[in-house]
Amino acid sequence: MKRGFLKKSNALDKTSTQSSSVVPGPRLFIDLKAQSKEAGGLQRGKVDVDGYEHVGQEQREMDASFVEYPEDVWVTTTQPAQRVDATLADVPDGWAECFISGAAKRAILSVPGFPEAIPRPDPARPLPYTIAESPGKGTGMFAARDIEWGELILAERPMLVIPTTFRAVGGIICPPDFTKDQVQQAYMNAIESTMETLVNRMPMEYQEAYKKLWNCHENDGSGPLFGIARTNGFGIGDYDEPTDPAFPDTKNGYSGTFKNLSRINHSCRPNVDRDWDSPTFSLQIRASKPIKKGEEITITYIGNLTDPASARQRELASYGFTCACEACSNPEVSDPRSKEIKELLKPPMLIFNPMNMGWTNTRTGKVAGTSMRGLTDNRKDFEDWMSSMTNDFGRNTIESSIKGIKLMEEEGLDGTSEYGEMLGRVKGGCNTMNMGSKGKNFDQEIDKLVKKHEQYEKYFKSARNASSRKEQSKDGRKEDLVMSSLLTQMQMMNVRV
Ligand SMILES: C[S@@+](CC[C@H](N)C(=O)[O-])C[C@H]1O[C@@H](n2cnc3c(N)ncnc32)[C@H](O)[C@@H]1O
Repeated sequence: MKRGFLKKSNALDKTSTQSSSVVPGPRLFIDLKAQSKEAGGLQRGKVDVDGYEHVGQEQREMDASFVEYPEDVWVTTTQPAQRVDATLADVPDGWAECFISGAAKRAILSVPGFPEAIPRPDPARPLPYTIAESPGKGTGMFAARDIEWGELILAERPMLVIPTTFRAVGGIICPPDFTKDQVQQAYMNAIESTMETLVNRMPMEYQEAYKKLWNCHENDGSGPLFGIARTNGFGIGDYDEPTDPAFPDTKNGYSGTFKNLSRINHSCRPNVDRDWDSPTFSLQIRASKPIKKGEEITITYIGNLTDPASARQRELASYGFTCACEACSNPEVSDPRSKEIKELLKPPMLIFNPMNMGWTNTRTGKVAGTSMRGLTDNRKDFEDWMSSMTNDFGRNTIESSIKGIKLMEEEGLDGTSEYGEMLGRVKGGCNTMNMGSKGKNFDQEIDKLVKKHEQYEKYFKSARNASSRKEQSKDGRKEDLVMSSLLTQMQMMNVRV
């Protein structure tokens, strides 16, 4: 298979430079979420844009290993880099055509071990998933056999990686009388031309698979290739760009489109969780609930699953379907329970309250332990007081987390990362109580949850990306942090310790 611009043993990258300072015209930025909603959602249709010019595009070919790019350079690159004659038969892990900043390419290539081989499900067992028709939803992914909690179902490299806030290459010069819709449409056309470059670089098998993916953006001005990326992209970690000061609320990350993973349909009560693994350059999904053979494998497309059904439906509108999951079908039962879970998910914190000289638990509003009023300078007095306070706070954290865990299980939210967080709080509560008086024995129910949390961490926090690295280093210091924050608060209050 020919991949035009490649030479020697390494791929050459096609580098596109753009600079808004030399290219006049509006900013190369389009807020896609707003575009879907503002311009009449998915039904806007294509807008006539006769008379705009797409200028300032300058392309250079670079070596695949080159990373010393100046700022403002966008790179069209194959990652991991492949030989000119590579085929998917030779490289079954596959590769991605990426449109990324020079900084993101540097970040990808600087990951230790990159590119590692992607992990595969246990070869001794049948493949855990199959792709088949899902009534009313198009195609979907299904369990081909029973799948255990935590089991790796699939790790897959994307076929395509593009920025979530897409920039067109070069500048767009629009006639002064262009409406906002026309300016947006001109951007969309320029983006589609970048998409064509990317898709044409893919091996034929990927090109065909890509073009067969679902497109729910056929009528909002997106070109066909960009519409597919908008429908099927999953956020991938580690390579986020700095926030543009002009758009402080917009996260500039990257999104990947996948041959198989992009077939997974949404549920507000999902049974898989996903994580990006940087050394293998793959997205991994694991069963976050036990899944029975034949059951549909579902993932969440949105963030706040404890929001009311109506809010979730609004978030999902840009995907062009109405969710009919159990929670969306029974909002009268699900919404109040979700609201209670949302409250319980707020992190418990102790804040000093000078009115009663006590530490107030921010979530319960209760004073934790006895108040400091009447404490003498006696060290023993202080230690007793400290022990009673940490015990109370720890116990309260454990009790409210167990309540949250039970509610999440009843509500079907036990397949989410928030469930893992709640399990972690039980462990955190035990640690806090142990700070008060060492070597406490906890009852079996608590021990079981602490063990479940350990399993959870092993299954769902094993991916190696920036956020899990941050979590891991934070975890080791969690106890110290609670203690030092208490001590700092006390010192600030002039308490002698
Ligand atoms: C990423 S694709 C998922 C795979 C897709 N069903 C297919 O046929 O390739 C997203 C699209 O799938 C459909 N979809 C996903 N979840 C759905 C659900 N819960 N109910 C109905 N349609 C759904 C919508 O059309 C959505 O735009």
